[in-house]
Amino acid sequence: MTAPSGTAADARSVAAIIPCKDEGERIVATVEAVLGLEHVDRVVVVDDGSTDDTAAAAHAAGADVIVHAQNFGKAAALTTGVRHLRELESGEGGVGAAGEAGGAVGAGGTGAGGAAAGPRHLLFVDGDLEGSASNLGVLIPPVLEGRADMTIAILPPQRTPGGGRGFVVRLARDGIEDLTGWTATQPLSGMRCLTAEAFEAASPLAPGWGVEVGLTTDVLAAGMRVVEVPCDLQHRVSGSDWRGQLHRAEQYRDVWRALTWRRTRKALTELAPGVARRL
Ligand SMILES: O=c1ccn([C@@H]2O[C@H](COP(=O)(O)OP(=O)(O)O[C@H]3O[C@H](CO)[C@@H](O)[C@H](O)[C@H]3O)[C@@H](O)[C@H]2O)c(=O)[nH]1
Ligand SMILES: O=C(O)[C@H](O)COP(=O)(O)O
Repeated sequence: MTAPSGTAADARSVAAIIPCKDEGERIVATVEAVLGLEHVDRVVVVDDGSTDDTAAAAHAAGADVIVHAQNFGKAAALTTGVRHLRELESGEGGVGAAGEAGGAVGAGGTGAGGAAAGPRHLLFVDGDLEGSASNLGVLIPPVLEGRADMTIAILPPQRTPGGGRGFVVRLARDGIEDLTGWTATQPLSGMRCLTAEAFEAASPLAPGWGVEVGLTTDVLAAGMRVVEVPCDLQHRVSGSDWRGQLHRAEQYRDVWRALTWRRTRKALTELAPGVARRL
């Protein structure tokens, strides 16, 4: 989608969706930083079955909060967050996900656009960024100005070194390249700004930790533009202990599944387009 300046797309505002599992110690700082971003007029936190006070802390910090009664994984949390956002937008009387016409911006809007101008663009934010989330603003202008359908944050070296050996990152990067011809610098980076249309192109999202690979592949396959943007973010890195390695094994599994499904679908599209369209 290209949106030259002055079109309705420019008038849309942005909603941040923050999936969280046990981020009670970090979520207040993250929400406060995101609420301060220009163009962001809603912040939805999805508590994905936390066992701590994430939901209460996020609510106190000013976010709309929705809770999963049990843990469903990051992709499901993002899906719930976007669905909840669209419900909030339809309550604003503006254009919801279905794209109906007209209506005023409700209490949650800033008047800068919001639902009245169309479904909000989305800013996906991890809950553990804390104050560094205030640097996420650079992801937004390329999408608002129609230069990108999805931007992806490129993080600097982290203050605390992680314990990864690059296996998951390589699997993800090579798989995306194989499927689309595009080389991702940080294929697992979850901080992204995208249009409502780009989100739809990648829905249903690839489950669990496959979500980033699925988003990138599906948005590119739909002929949309993906742009990487350096962004000064710091997050809690996974260590080299057993917990960190288990986490990487789960990431590897989910990324592999997302890629395998997309390879199968692509092959089917080439062989039997009619069948593939129904998948
Ligand atoms: O079941 C879960 C697990 C995590 N999260 C949240 O998802 C976000 C990312 O999780 P995190 O534990 O920080 O993952 P990392 O391995 O550190 O994250 C890297 O790799 C992930 C993909 O594997 C990306 O989603 C992240 O953006 C990227 O920073 C955080 O807000 C979590 O609270 C959930 O919502 N549900
Ligand atoms: O720590 C990381 O960077 C991620 O968990 C990915 O792990 P990897 O370094 O093994 O690809």
